[in-house]
Amino acid sequence: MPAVANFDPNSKLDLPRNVADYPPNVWGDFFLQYASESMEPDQSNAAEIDSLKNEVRNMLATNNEKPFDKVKFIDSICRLGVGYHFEHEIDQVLQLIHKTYVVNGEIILEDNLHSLAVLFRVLRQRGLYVSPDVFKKFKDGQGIFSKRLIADVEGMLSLYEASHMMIHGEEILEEALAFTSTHLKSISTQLSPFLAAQVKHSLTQSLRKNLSRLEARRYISVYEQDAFHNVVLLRLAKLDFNMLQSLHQKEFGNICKWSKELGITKKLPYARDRIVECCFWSMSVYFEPQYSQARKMMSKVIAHLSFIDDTYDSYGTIDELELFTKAVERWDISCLDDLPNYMKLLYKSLLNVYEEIKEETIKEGREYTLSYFVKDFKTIVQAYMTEARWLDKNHVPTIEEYMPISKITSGYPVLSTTSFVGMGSIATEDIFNWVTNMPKIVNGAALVCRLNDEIVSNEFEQQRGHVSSFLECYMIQYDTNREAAIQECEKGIDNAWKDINEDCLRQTKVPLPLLTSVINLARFIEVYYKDKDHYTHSEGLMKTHIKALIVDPVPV
Ligand SMILES: CC(C)=CCC/C(C)=C/COP(=O)(O)OP(=O)(O)O
Repeated sequence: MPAVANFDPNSKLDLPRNVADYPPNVWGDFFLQYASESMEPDQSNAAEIDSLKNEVRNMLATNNEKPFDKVKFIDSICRLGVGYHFEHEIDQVLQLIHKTYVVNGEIILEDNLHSLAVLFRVLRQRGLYVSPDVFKKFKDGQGIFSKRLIADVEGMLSLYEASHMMIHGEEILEEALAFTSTHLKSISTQLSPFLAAQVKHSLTQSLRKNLSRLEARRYISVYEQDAFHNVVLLRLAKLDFNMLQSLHQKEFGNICKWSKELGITKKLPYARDRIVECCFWSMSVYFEPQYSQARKMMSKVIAHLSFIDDTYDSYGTIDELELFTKAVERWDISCLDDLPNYMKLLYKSLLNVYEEIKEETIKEGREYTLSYFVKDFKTIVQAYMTEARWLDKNHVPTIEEYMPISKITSGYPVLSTTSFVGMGSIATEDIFNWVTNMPKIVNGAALVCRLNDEIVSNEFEQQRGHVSSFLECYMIQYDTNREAAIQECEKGIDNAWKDINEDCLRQTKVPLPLLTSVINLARFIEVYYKDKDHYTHSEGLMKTHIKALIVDPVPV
């Protein structure tokens, strides 16, 4: 975009700038209509929601159901997006089922493949270990999954979803995934349109890797078509979805208003203007009402990371970037004088966001979170600088040099930490120590982000000058082709998910909601960096999803 290349009055006209031709923002001022001082969600159905919640709670508490029915009911509650109302009750039921029917990891109940696979997945999703050996009985004399299973579409689909909970060394789940994927794909043309649509959806987006709001929006209509659906639960899911949507609309509106008043996207025209998508990113990390404030902070942090990423990747010259890096290392408003005009704006706005976060954490008596946030922020900016120096020197790093830096610049270590800042007292100082030392789950999320991003954005980025990607480094280092490098990326992503799953099962000290935030960061990538980079190219899938979750209510 040469038109903006020299907009900065401080810059010398002959400076070569590496500007990307990013598509424009697709929302304009649309969300401003929702901006509101009051953050009360729509209360028109509040009384009915409360009464429905009580009914569901009572259903969860009754003991006259078979364990499998209970687990399936819990699975429906969670897939419909209302599990967050019953965390305590769900935990109690699942702990009891695990204690009673799982001995030394082995499920001692008997049932069909569908029931066992749902039980396996639901328990593992809660961090409760169950051995995959329960699926051995579905193999034939030759030790492979029996061909008879192919006719059992429901069972195959459940086994497919269960297999995504795999950790390292679980051969049987690898086989289950390969078997179910192959056969579900091949029989899908023979199924009813309704079932074929379920199969197609699962094959593209497994439950483990899907965002829970998207699943809720979709599953509400699937569940409705199930002749045996629970009417109370379905009504609760619909009303609750719309009630939450009204809160999310206000949040999006307020952040868009903040962004417009700040005017930064107008003043940094080289950067992607994606404020709505930033709100959506943070809403994907946590959607519950109690995290409204956390979402606000997180959206602003993501927006700044996006501006900074574009500054390092695209507009900034190497000398300017060195100045900005030093300023971030010092984290002090007095550094403003050292920066060119356009960077002053960015730096000042970053420190303002920090001040806002500081005010909130002081209110909560959780100032200890701040130093961890700042440390991680400095680390990512230093890593952006390393990449900028590599590009400046035309240095192609080895994979061993590239990976530690590019995991940091994925943004996921600092965003994991940022997500915890707003999560209240469950995120103790011990937990901040843990999360900022690259535990397996954060390392896994960073790899999922980095490697998926490499596969989808490589060509677009290489059209302009961009630091060498994993694909190039790998091809050069191992003297191989693009396909082999992509395969290596895909292997890395599969392993990263095993690490994520493993860390969730082994955790004793980190509460599930915190782990879920990190998993949700990885899930966002699985949805929006799948076939292409939908954050940068936000007019297709991303826009459709934002519309479905934030704009259009569920018909009731
Ligand atoms: C997760 C974060 C930090 C979100 C902010 C937006 C952002 C930088 C997205 C990645 O862009 P990219 O595809 O250009 O990434 P990179 O430059 O690292 O390849």
